[in-house]
Amino acid sequence: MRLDYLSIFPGYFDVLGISLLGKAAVNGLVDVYAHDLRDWTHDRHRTVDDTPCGGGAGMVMKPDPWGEAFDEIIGTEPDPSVHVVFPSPSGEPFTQSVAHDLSSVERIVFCCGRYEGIDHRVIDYARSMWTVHEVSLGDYVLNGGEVAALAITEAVVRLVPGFMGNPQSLAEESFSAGQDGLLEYPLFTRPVSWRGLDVPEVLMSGHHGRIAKWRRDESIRLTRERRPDLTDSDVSARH
Ligand SMILES: CN1CCCC[C@@H]1Cn1ccc2ccc(-c3n[nH]c(N)c3C#N)cc21
Repeated sequence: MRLDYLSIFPGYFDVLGISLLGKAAVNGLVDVYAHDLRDWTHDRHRTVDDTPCGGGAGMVMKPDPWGEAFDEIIGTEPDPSVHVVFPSPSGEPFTQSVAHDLSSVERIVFCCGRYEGIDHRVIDYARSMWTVHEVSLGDYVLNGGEVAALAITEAVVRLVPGFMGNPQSLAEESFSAGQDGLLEYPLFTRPVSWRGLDVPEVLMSGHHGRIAKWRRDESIRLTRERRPDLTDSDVSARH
């Protein structure tokens, strides 16, 4: 998998050389390339923004640098196998399902906007050439797309076959398929007693059936308390 990042702050992506992602890069599972959008400007100030047409506050990212960067980094021929991700507060929700879909893609280009956002023609042009995903991390406002691109990267790459040491751990996570859209149950490890707080006895019983039931019940309880939006009528009936 090749990952490209276009940003006026490419240093954000230095972190991708650390921890598991660094290991994936070493193992050849993932190739990471960060690009400074200003490298495709031609004025002394390396300008990437301008005032919004129609007025309004703030500045908008000019289309020209993006187009020239696309030409050099991706190419000038349409190729639907290239997936271009635009993090945006007005994007579709980024979910585990989207992460799963992207984990089987060979090439992803992240376009990280700043200011008020990117001239919309950049997104329209990208849609005419590649497979585009305009996605939002959640209902809060960030200052740009870089942090979202990092979060999306981690969510996607950890699903790439061969990346995680124990793929079984993926199967048991919240939001993964087969968990019925339930939140993960509470986790415990040794010591059994810590500052007057004990591990639930059932988890020390060695009775796998009871442990499985306790965990399911806890997942249902937590999901109903914290994320009623995740429990549809069928799921509630089944629980
Ligand atoms: C603050 N400033 C004026 C208001 C509109 C946003 C803008 C900043 N900004 C520019 C590019 C850009 C991309 C993503 C996001 C973003 N915010 N929240 C999310 N869940 C995001 C995603 N994914 C914010 C961005």
